[in-house]
Amino acid sequence: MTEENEGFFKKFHESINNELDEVTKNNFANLESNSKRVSYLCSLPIIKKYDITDDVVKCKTGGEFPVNKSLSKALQLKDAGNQWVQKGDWVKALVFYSQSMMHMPEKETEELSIVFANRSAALNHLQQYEEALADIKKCLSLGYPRHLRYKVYERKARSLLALKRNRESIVAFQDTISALDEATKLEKEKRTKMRTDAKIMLEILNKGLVLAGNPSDPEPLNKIPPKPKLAGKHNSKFPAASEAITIDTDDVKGRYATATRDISAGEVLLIEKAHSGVLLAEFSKTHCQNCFLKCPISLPCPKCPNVIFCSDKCLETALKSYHGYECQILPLIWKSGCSITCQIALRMITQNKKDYFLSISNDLKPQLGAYKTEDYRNIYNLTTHEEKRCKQDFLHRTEMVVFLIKVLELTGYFDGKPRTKPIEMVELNSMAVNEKYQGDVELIGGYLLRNLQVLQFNAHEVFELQVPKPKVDKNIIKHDGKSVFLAGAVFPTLALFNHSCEPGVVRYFYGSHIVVRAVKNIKKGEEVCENYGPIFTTVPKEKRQMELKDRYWFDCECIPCKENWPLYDEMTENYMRFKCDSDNPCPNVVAVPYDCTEFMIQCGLCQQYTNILKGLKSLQDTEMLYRHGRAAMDEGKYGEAVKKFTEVLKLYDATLAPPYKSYYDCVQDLRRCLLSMGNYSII
Ligand SMILES: C[S@@+](CC[C@H](N)C(=O)[O-])C[C@H]1O[C@@H](n2cnc3c(N)ncnc32)[C@H](O)[C@@H]1O
Repeated sequence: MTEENEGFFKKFHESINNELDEVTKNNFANLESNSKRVSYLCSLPIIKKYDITDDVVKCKTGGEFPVNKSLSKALQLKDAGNQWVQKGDWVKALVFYSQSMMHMPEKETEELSIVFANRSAALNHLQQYEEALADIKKCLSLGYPRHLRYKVYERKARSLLALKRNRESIVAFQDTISALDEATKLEKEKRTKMRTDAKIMLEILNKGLVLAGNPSDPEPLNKIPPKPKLAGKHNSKFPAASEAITIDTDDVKGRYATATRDISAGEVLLIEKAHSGVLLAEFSKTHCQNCFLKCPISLPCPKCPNVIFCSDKCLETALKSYHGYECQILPLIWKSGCSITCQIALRMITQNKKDYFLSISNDLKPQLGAYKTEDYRNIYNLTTHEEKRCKQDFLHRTEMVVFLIKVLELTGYFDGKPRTKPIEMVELNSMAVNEKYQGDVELIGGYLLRNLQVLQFNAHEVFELQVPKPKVDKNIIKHDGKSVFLAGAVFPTLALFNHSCEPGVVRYFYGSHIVVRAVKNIKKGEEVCENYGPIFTTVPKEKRQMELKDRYWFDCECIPCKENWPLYDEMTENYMRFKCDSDNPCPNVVAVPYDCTEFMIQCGLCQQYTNILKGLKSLQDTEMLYRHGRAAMDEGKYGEAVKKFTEVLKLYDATLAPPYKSYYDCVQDLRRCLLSMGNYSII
């Protein structure tokens, strides 16, 4: 993932590096623990007196600091929403009402209730009835004015009717009639008409007459991809993985995943919720802060105007843990330009209470029993390559920690509860942390430094597919858009999978869960590898090896690297690569020219004969199956396409040995279909 971009954080690094003398650098280099490194740097006068107030003010990103909610802005946005209503553009109205909610101060409950009521009208028009009902519930709980309530009760009754929830609709129509008694500002004529209409509806409903209901089945605006399921049982030691996977260890490669049985292409091998994940700032107003799903019908944070949530559940989860602390400091973090890696390192801390870290501090070893995603000790024990790090590397990361520690102090984290008082600029006129938090600086600072090392090798990018709007008259959503980097996260079980330049799996996202599925058939006992970036079909060996060494600090010895497999464009199509299929097969490949007229071919290694007739026959079936798979894929029938491609790969594997073009064409198509099943948004 990317390192720091523009912002004052870079300047902080540069000026500290320039000012540190050699003696101090040597003293630092001799320190042997993460806690001591952080504590030492924090104690230096040049750090303590470092002032970032001017730099913060100069930074443009995120507007002014601190960013507070503003009633005038909220009302302005509400008015804009109302204007779109007048023009009949309910989608635009929805956008503006949602933005208005983000800026509405928490104490303005009545104003907020009005925006919820207005948004429920937009949702009703857009046939998003469940969501309209949710907004009506919110608006009533926030104290919507009594003289206006008849409006929302009537809307509620009609939404329920559209959902064919007639009994509840009867109650809502009755509430409408009662509320009309309080509609003091409504003209008498209109009041009478509404009352009569509601009574007619009640009569019809009480007679049990079935109304036509809503004829169309509207496409939901808040889209949730289908929930994936593991193939078979969970692995009892690694519950996020299927029982088809186990984790083995090797002196050179460390831990890695292996197949405990034959795995078929397409199988779901792992579903894991992020231990900690951070949404990029640029998506904070379009995607849920907690689960990363795009949410046009959003809920605002009650305290800050910077983030949105897709549901009450996500909102509560975030507020009770990390967002309670991060609410005020997000603009500062974004302005700082610190990398997403830094932000995840911080989130790993803010999502748990200080007491939790105190309680595990005496026992950080990997735990016996199930390997739980939420257990910080599993994160702590991921690869850091600490022993290979140079002093400059430690210094650079410790400087990042110094900033994060200062930020944590501002949040109230060290006091055990989020601070309520607004952060003042004057608090940034030095990096010094109050002496009373010395113990916290050592403990939490040590973890932060560890987190940064872990994240260098174990973080994943979370992405969504942005797919083009379907053409008018076509309801096929074709998932052939581009992948967009949304968030960074760490998945502790997936982090145990090693790399291959010919990976066996593909990964996609279901909210903040990662889903890992096989893209080829994998034999029992074979390693199950993911891919860290370079793939052998497109990147030359030297470049792959250089990239992997540089980024992940290992020498790749996967089969394509060891056997120097050709790039896709260089694969020859003059030969078919038959597996040796004699009575006693050897691992050799029997290369057979396409125009060969013989059926019994002698293996160059074991000298036995392979009858290629059976193989050739089954390969004939692959052509038709593959064509059907492509047709299904083109029509957006991804489930069907996956089945066809999986059958093709089975037939290929029974006869031929990769690498050859048609195999990777099929793997690539299967990959595209599987990717289409994850997070997506229509643009
Ligand atoms: C995400 S971790 C994978 C799990 C790791 N092996 C462990 O024990 O925690 C990445 C690190 O694993 C090692 N690794 C990954 N793929 C490898 C490979 N193909 N060969 C050797 N080492 C590999 C490298 O040390 C790399 O920095």
